[in-house]
Amino acid sequence: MSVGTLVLLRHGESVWNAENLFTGWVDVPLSEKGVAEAKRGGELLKAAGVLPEVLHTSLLRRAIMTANLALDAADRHWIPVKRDWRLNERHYGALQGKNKKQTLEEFGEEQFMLWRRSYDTPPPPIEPGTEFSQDADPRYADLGPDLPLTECLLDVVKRMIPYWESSIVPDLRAGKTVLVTAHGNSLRALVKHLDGISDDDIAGLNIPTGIPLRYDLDEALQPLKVGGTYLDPDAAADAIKAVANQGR
Ligand SMILES: O=C(O)[C@@H](CO)OP(=O)(O)O
Repeated sequence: MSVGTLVLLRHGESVWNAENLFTGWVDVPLSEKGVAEAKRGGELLKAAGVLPEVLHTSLLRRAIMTANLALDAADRHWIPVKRDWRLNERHYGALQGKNKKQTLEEFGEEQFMLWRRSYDTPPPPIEPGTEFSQDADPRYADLGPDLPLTECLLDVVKRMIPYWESSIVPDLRAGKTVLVTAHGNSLRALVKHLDGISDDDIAGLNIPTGIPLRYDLDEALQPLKVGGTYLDPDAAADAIKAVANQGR
């Protein structure tokens, strides 16, 4: 049985991306630039003839809005949608709301990169009841003890892969073109899994905002091309460098 096409789309630039703030689970909107990126992402899908038949998104508005705008631009606004917290951005713990440049200056390059890109070192946990915590957020009311107070990328892999297996894989196995609209670090976790990237090498992988990344998968759900294909490779290369240099 053939499997379908997977398209990964990181949300367009958010207002906190623009201000260089650690975001995580804080539910900030798209910036004007992010809105334009999302629409262009949809135009790229349409031009390439990659037409999603089902959408999976996180519970955060920057991913939801990106999907709406992109699908509208591709005339696919009507497809079925599944949303799940397991596609949310990595919870950034006590760093949520903090400026990346100031954090780099305060804690130094090594600690900054450990928090930002190491595989298994989470930032300090967020204190429940504080401005940028999610403990009172009704959308996570059913999570109970699963509600994270901080996460490293390994934690994201552990909570995201069960959703991949239970919800996304069946859509692919049904031969569908599947759009997953999510976040820098939740998509890094998925790409790590798909491409078999090592725990060390994943530190060097960054995902740009708003540019669809297409994966064609074989029957074992292995990518036919490692790393997939960005629908605008030149723009992706520039944007990847910019994400890597955040904080500087
Ligand atoms: O702030 C965040 O939540 C993420 C994504 O924007 O940042 P980083 O790329 O530094 O992990």
